[in-house]
Amino acid sequence: MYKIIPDEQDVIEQTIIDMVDNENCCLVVTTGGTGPAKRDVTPEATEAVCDRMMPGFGELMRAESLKYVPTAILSRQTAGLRGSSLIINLPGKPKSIRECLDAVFPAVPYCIDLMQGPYLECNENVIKPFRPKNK
Ligand SMILES: Nc1ncnc2c1ncn2[C@@H]1O[C@H](COP(=O)(O)OP(=O)(O)OP(=O)(O)O)[C@@H](O)[C@H]1O
Ligand SMILES: Nc1nc2c(c(=O)[nH]1)N[C@H]1C(S)=C(S)[C@@H](COP(=O)(O)O)O[C@H]1N2
Repeated sequence: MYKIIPDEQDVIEQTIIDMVDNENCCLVVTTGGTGPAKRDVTPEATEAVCDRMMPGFGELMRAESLKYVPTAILSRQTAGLRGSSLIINLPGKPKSIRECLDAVFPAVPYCIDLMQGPYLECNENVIKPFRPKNK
């Protein structure tokens, strides 16, 4: 499911909560609102609704994005866990979204495995998930 909502922190928080707690989405991705403009509040809304943060996602997305644009450091994008769902912030522009998703998505199915969520399968021509072997 997807929703288009305004840059308002309480609306963003309620929408994430609804998707996780009521719709049982194991993965929620947000787009936009991660920059330094006053109205960019998506990372704050994400932190407010998460139990635990996953700082590696923001770190990797910014590091990868720096290969494309020096302004990558302007994105405050983050990720975190609410219950057994993963929430990931992406920037707003479609090109940036693609660049960031390509970087972090290989780790997403295993993250959801570790939270006992559904087993995600990917189109391996697009994204190859990485699942460490147990033995
Ligand atoms: N579905 C789409 N297809 C093509 N372009 C889009 C789409 N959605 C957004 N854009 C463009 O991407 C840019 C950023 O979108 P949006 O305003 O939603 O993100 P934002 O992060 O809130 O913006 P800003 O970069 O101003 O902070 C805009 O230039 C917008 O026109
Ligand atoms: N991969 C990637 N990340 C990127 C960019 C980009 O072009 N590619 N643009 C940056 C810019 S210019 C800004 S202001 C921030 C925040 O964007 P947002 O407000 O659309 O979330 O993301 C940054 N991250």
